[in-house]
Amino acid sequence: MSKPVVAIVYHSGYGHTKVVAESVLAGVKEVDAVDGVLISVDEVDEKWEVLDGAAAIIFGAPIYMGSVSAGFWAFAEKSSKRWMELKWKDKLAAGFVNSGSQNGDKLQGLHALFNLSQQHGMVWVGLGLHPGNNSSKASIDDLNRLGGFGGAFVQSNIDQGPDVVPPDADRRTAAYLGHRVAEATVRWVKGA
Ligand SMILES: Cc1cc2nc3c(=O)[nH]c(=O)nc-3n(C[C@H](O)[C@H](O)[C@H](O)COP(=O)(O)O)c2cc1C
Repeated sequence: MSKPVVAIVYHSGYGHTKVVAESVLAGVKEVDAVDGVLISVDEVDEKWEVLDGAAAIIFGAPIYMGSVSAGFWAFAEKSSKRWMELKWKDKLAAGFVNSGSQNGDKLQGLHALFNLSQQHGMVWVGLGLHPGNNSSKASIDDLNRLGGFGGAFVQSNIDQGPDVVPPDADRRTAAYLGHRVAEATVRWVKGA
């Protein structure tokens, strides 16, 4: 029997969010019982069937002008064809966002991803971690250093390329989200 698929669909104008998506995929791949698939919104027209067949979809976007990028939102609007038939109902969903600023209105972007999932009738999986970097003994190298709850928050300095940023702590946080969604998928599919 084929394994349940965890798909990661993302937009990245300049490569930083692509690196994050790859980290999420690495976390998904730590769980043998699922298959992970990475889909850029640029290739989604050839990949709708993969998304329709997936047990979970993780949405990822950079923050442009205070919310998710137009590139990601074009995909969200195209997904309305799926909404017509509630084709994605009861799939698991999760999200990650990446911005230049430490805050960068990431929560605004994550809420957009959450709302998209709820329009589709999906079941949202949060990050499941305490915040890091929030005490005198903590460090910017902590997992979840930006203290997200609903998904993975990532920050990439705007003057550095994706070979350097986002930092390792954020890549590990993204991988944690991928691993968590993969484990949740195994439980979700088994319970069906
Ligand atoms: C058009 C544009 C708008 C942006 N707006 C914001 C913003 O509102 N807040 C923020 O923190 N960063 C903003 N940024 C920075 C990006 O979020 C950051 O550079 C991110 O790493 C880009 O990801 P990407 O390389 O995957 O496109 C903006 C970047 C661009 C290109």
